[in-house]
Amino acid sequence: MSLENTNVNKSFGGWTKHYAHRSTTLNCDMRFAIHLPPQTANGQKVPVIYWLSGLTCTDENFMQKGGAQRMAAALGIAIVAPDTSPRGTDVADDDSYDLGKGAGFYVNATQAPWNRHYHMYDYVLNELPQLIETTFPVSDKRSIFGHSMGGHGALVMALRNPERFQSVSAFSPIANPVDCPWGQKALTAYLGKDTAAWADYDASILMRKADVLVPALVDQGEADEFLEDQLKPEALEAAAKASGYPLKLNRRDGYDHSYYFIASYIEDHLLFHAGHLNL
Ligand SMILES: N[C@@H](CCC(=O)N[C@@H](CS)C(=O)NCC(=O)O)C(=O)O
Repeated sequence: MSLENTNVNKSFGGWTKHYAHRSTTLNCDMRFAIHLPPQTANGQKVPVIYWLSGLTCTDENFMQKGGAQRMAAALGIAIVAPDTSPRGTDVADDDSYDLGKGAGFYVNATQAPWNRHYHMYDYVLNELPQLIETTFPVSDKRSIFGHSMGGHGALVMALRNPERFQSVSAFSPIANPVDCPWGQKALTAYLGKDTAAWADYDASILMRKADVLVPALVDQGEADEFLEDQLKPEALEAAAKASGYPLKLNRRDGYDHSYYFIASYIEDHLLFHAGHLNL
């Protein structure tokens, strides 16, 4: 399948578009969304922020509920939102919501049956930006952000590839996946029981030893139902303190894990990234 435009909605003078394409990295057909701000109408190249969604999400949740389009227009930024896992009838899955489809965890799986398709790390880092930058009016200036499982993915991508991203931010990230039930379940399935292989996908471990520092912003709701068991922002704070990492972590009174929280602070995150994308 070549790149196919499946939907377009005009929004705040720009366009939120959905595409389907064949991914060679994931070995299946995939979908992604891109929001192009009005500045791109005459071919002007704008920087891109990649948004990684959380468990159970597709390429649609963020564009419909994140509330990013108004500020994207004001700043002249494109936003790309991939799906959260490989898809299709021949792709391995699990009955639970936190493993398999909708739960790719942004890793390169090494264990059967997952290793046939679950290479979301390489897809987001390499194949997708290459496709975006050769197809749309965007520059090669990139930042990355995400929510929950996607906040974990965004932090890991930036910490491991600091030369590729100007800035990173996250809402309610799974900050220490080696030490929480969601992370332990997924990493065991995708990478195997040897926990040494997990460290490359743990933002708190990576931040503790980081030497090239991508500016990082995290927002965490204090009324988040997953805060204590799954998210562990205190591990990320401790890591930042140990390595002197430029992390700003805000705790927001009364906010939960939902897109109502994300939409409340999305403009802060876009302004943060714009500052580092030289806008
Ligand atoms: N217990 C929830 C966990 C899933 C969840 O909270 N997903 C978050 C990301 S971790 C989300 O963004 N859901 C989709 C949405 O709110 O649009 C479920 O069973 O669906």
